[in-house]
Amino acid sequence: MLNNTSADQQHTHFYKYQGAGNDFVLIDNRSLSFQYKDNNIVLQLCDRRFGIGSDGLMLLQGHPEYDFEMLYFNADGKLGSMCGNGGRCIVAFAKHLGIIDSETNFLAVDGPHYAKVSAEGNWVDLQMIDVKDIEKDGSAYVLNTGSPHYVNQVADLKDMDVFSMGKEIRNNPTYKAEGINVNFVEDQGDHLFVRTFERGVEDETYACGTGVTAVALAMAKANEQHGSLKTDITVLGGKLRIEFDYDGKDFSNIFLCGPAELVFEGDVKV
Ligand SMILES: N[C@@H](CCC[C@H](N)C(=O)O)C(=O)O
Repeated sequence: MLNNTSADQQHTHFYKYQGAGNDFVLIDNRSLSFQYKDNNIVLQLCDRRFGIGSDGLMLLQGHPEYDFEMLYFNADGKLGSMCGNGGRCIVAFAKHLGIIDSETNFLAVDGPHYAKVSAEGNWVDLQMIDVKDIEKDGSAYVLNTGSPHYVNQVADLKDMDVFSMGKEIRNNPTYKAEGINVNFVEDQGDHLFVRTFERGVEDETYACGTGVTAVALAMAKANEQHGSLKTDITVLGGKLRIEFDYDGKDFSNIFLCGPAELVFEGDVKV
């Protein structure tokens, strides 16, 4: 039972998913029985010591024109912008619930998304929004892939203090009010190694889907690679792949591909 003294507490069934170590609590809310009153309940459910523990929480809601709607909350309990790994996990969840089979069109905060899911249900290719604008902040790239990202190329990433450096950039006067996700990338030849400090979690996470997408696009621009591109990315929690088209100006047909696994399920009184 969570620390909630209200008399109308009820059992809520939840599912815990992870995508390359970016982990989420998911609730099938087609019945609208989970009422979001304030950020406190989500904050408690995501708490790693006093709750289930996760980087975020998603509600799968019904929608008249799409297979379902994704409502995403960061671990701080606030409604978030797009979450790429969350998007992949909710697609696996929709297949688990029998709402979809091998393909889907669903609605998220940044608009409609198409996705393909493997027959086993544990690998999802999620189409992300097209990206036009990439700005520079000093040597870093700044872009929005559904969520805002700062991309910084570094050396010796394995030994970097990502928490302290990410926190400092996220809270500098340029970004403090809106916040930003801070990605550090090291080119390893045949793949990129990426670590991310996430806004809304206010900590380093094991993976960030919109983050690795931003990194792949920024590196293509930096290295002037054009055409149909594929970028393999290693993160702390596993491997992801970004596929996209780049004509030297705009990025389109962007897919975030990777694992999405059910870890456990249970009931919680909220
Ligand atoms: N983990 C995410 C990003 C979630 C949103 C982010 N924390 C923000 O507030 O911008 C992903 O996989 O994309």
